[in-house]
Amino acid sequence: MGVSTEPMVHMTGVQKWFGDLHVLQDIDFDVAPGEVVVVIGPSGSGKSTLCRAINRLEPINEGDISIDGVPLPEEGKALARLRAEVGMVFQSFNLFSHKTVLENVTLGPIKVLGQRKGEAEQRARELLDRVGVGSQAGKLPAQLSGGQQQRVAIARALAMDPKVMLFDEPTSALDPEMIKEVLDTMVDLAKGGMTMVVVTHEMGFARTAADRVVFMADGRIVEENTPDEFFTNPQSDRAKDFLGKILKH
Ligand SMILES: Nc1ncnc2c1ncn2[C@@H]1O[C@H](COP(=O)(O)OP(=O)(O)OP(=O)(O)O)[C@@H](O)[C@H]1O
Repeated sequence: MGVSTEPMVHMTGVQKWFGDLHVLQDIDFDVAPGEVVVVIGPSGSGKSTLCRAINRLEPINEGDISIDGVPLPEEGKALARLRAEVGMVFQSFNLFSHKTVLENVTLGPIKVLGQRKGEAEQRARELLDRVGVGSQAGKLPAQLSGGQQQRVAIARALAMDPKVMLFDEPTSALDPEMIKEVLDTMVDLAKGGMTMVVVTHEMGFARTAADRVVFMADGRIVEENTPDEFFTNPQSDRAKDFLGKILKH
């Protein structure tokens, strides 16, 4: 973890309703530079909504959000600019199906960051190599396995030089044999010092790669702790109940 006192992600007093459903309740959530936070909890507890709210992909009703000390405006060009500093990886890859792997990775740097094509392609090839799919650069996404597509999605996010990476259930759509290759890529990123917020059901990743586990239930952060403490000594009944259920499987 870095020594800077300024959090990379700072959320305070965040409230979010879907109709009558209070999905984010009084959320105060900070992530330090270089910190890896894994968000876990029962289905419907608000984990994805929290993750998506960090860059206002999910609008919130109340509260403030800053990235690296800069408040995120609610809309407009300034929001788009700050949002580009937050990489996002989704369950469903979201690659452009008619573009090659290389084009998927260079598109943002060329269009948003104004990089020259040659420069963007060189960087994209480095990133694709880094996540282990360098040989797939000329293919279309559909020609790749799910695990490879997700690693392309990670390379695409990294190409924007993000300050923080958000992962919303990045392995949930993958066949079991492909989960490990994506998690290994994420572990490498974590070891490289990337600031990460990861919503996942992969408890092995939470135990081994997280600096902190945040447990949510009913739209609230119920408790948070180091993985060692959380998994061996959960404090709340909700967390005990949750761990009892998932660790049985
Ligand atoms: N667009 C939406 N409109 C209405 N309700 C929604 C919407 N998106 C999510 N919800 C509801 O908000 C609550 C929180 O959803 P969220 O997806 O954040 O939960 P989660 O903890 O990520 O669940 P899971 O582990 O099943 O993905 C759930 O009750 C869900 O049904």
